[in-house]
Amino acid sequence: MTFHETSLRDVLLIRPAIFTDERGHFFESFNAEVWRKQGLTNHFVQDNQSFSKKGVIRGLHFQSAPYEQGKLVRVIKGRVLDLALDLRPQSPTFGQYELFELDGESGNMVFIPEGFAHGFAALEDSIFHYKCTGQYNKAAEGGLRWDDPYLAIPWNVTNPIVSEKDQLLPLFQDLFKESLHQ
Ligand SMILES: Cc1cn([C@H]2C[C@H](O)[C@@H](COP(=O)(O)OP(=O)(O)O[C@H]3O[C@H](C)C(=O)[C@H](O)[C@H]3O)O2)c(=O)[nH]c1=O
Repeated sequence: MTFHETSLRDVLLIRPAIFTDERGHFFESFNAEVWRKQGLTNHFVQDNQSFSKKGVIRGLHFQSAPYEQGKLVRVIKGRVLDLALDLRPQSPTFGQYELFELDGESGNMVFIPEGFAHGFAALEDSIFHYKCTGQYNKAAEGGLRWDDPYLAIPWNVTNPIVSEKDQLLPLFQDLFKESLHQ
């Protein structure tokens, strides 16, 4: 697997080495020794999996300190538009996001460290899997609106299916007004 920097500080695009033969294909989706050799010391403590029908948008979610979660995200089957948004006021890419098209065929993954909001849109019916560096903590859950006009995220989804909970999330400028006016 190879690790690639992105437009966001500390967010990595990871491309697995895929071994294909007459039966199909195989790839390692995570290897602690490979990560250690890359200088990455993240420790994953929880794996999550969700299925989303085409048109579903989940997010933008994060857990507040001290329960932040880094996430190693990938698509097992299907295709999604995945988003990482930098919420670290001291980061040079604070307030910036990047979109990654992830699919089951390429096995491409994105590592999103603690301090980011995460969300995705299912471009097809999709099974989504992610490893987390922190445990789920409902009381620490936070989020931002998927359709925030300030962010103007080009989700490329008509008639999105969004949970009631996500429809009620705050806007970026309401949550980070102090950091934006520094
Ligand atoms: C996240 C989570 C949820 N749950 C329970 C709580 C609810 O009863 C049910 C569905 O939860 P929710 O609607 O928050 O699921 P998503 O909308 O997919 O949330 C996730 O979506 C975005 C894309 C993320 O990056 C986060 O990891 C996570 O917030 O699963 C658990 O039991 N453990 C968990 O770790």
